[in-house]
Amino acid sequence: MEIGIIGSGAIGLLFGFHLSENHSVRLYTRRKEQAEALNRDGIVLKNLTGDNRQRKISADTSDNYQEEFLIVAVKQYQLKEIAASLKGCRERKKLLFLQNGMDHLSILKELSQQHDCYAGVVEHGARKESENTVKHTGMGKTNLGSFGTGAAEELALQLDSPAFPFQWKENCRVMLAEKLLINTCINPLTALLGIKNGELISNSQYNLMMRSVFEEAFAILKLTDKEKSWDKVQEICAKTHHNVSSMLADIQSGRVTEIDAILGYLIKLSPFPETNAPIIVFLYRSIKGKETS
Ligand SMILES: NC(=O)C1=CN([C@@H]2O[C@H](COP(=O)(O)OP(=O)(O)OC[C@H]3O[C@@H](n4cnc5c(N)ncnc54)[C@H](OP(=O)(O)O)[C@@H]3O)[C@@H](O)[C@H]2O)C=CC1
Ligand SMILES: CC(C)(CO)C(=O)C(=O)O
Repeated sequence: MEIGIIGSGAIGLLFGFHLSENHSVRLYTRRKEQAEALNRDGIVLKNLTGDNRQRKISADTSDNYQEEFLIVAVKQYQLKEIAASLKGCRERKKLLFLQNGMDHLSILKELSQQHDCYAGVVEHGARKESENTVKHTGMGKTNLGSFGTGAAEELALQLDSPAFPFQWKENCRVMLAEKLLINTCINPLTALLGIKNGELISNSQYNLMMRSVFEEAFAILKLTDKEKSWDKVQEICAKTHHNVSSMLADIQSGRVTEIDAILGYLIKLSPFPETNAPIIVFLYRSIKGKETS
């Protein structure tokens, strides 16, 4: 399959490396220097065992996306510009969006009138180390569902490989909401307290704080099986106990966070956030404040 990947950060490079094993992949970058580095040196993938692998790739700064299948791997707050270019495409495309959070669903809704839209939940961990180097910090799979009528099961099968698994999920909204619940519980608290994910379970006071956030978010998202969801949140904290969450990493590096995609979405969804979700509102303001201080 011919695949275009828009955005060559941690996730774009990780997907580019693995998918180019069985498919023809082009990376679309924002900056010319990055496209030049990728065309010259290929993608370097570092894995947890310390191995480095390099693969040739072609990269381009154009927004005239040629491929029928495009993976969108930019941050949620960078989507607007890309959505405008995608609206300008005359041919029908298959678009897979990999953003955390759920605030991008309004963009998917608009684009799905013109294209087949899919959403993915990435369980891998990845960190960009240079223009063409990515470190695979956590092995997982990518869950994929259709936002509309696209054939997600078929797409997941085409992309799936033993080294880089994809799994079809029938209910795209539930898939996204379950990941949103995890990011809601872990990311803002770790960023505010300056702690690694594991401390949210090893420190009993922080664990009680996380449970309070969980209660509010669970009620807003209207998910089923509360205790199973709580166990899942705790399991992710344990599995990623050494991780600096993406939100803490963003705050430490002075970058904008994805707080709007995560808590901002829940606040919009809640009819009376100040009274129904006061802790979520408090956390939202804390992270917004940290972003600007
Ligand atoms: N990293 C991870 O482990 C995980 C990430 N995710 C999700 O995946 C998404 C991407 O994350 P991640 O890869 O870490 O983010 P990065 O910030 O590393 O990458 C985003 C990339 O998009 C590029 N970009 C921005 N605007 C454009 C544009 N108009 N055209 C082309 N490229 C553009 C940026 O370019 P430039 O460098 O020039 O700014 C940057 O390289 C996020 O929503 C995140 O929540 C989900 C699970 C795990
Ligand atoms: C699951 C978790 C919390 C792992 O760190 C994550 O997705 C993130 O940091 O954004």
